[in-house]
Amino acid sequence: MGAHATEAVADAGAAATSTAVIPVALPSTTASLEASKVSAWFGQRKVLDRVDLEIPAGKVTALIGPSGCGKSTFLRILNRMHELVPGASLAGEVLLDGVDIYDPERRLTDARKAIGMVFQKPNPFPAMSIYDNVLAGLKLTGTKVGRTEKDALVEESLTRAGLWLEVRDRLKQPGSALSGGQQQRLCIARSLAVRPRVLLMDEPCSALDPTSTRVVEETIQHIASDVTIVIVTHNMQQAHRVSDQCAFFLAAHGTPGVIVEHGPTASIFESPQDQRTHDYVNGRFG
Ligand SMILES: Nc1ncnc2c1ncn2[C@@H]1O[C@H](COP(=O)(O)OP(=O)(O)OP(=O)(O)O)[C@@H](O)[C@H]1O
Repeated sequence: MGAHATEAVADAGAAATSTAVIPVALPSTTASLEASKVSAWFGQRKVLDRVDLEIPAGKVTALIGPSGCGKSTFLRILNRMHELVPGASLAGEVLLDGVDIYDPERRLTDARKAIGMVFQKPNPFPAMSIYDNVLAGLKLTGTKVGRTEKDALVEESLTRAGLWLEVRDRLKQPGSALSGGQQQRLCIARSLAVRPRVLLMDEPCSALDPTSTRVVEETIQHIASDVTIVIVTHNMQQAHRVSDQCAFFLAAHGTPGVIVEHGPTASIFESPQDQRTHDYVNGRFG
């Protein structure tokens, strides 16, 4: 499977205009994640060392820290994408509502369906219609949906992603006809169509302008009650605005990344326990 398709499986798109996000009542499917003693290597090089983190259901957890400390690697381990990288390996456990996603009895696609991913750069299929883009993750994860349910699912997913009102009259237009921010919300809709229990977001706003960023942040806050969110961000204001808890990663002097401190977002920003956390969130390094 090509990289684009792989990302789309893990994905389950924003506009400068908009953007009433209509709340959609869904049965709660949100789940907790628990990483225990997670280590990671690229070849011989260890990049994460025994990371423990509890990610509560229905909350937004932000992973923060300087470049290269292992945040994206940790994120990819949470939905079994790290193992796709040639030469990459890992140790430890990741429990989804108490069940190990790396249990050999469990299928890879089950973890990918339950734990979706949105990437830094919006990656809709450019020639595919907006409608088909929303449904693309279903095909790739082998999920069957009837014709009538498809229309409802497209509307539900685009509504949850805060995009429905902007695109409902042009669903047959290609994904590439949207602005960068709208494309990112289309990717969020594509992830949500698979009804994931957790959504991983790797710097989802770094390619967006400030207005589109705010719209995506609003979307994150609206969907967080029915899908657990883990977001990697370099933007401290964003971490402060959108997250309930933060984990601060650091890889000092070429050593593997560790979590220095984690806790409620207000504590991490206002009363961190570790001087390095204090210095990082106040922009003294990184
Ligand atoms: N495919 C890869 N092959 C080899 N080394 C890699 C690969 N991907 C990442 N690394 C290395 O692993 C370490 C952790 O990288 P990672 O991307 O997880 O950090 P990060 O904290 O997400 O960084 P950034 O904030 O810059 O995205 C870095 O030293 C990086 O160079």
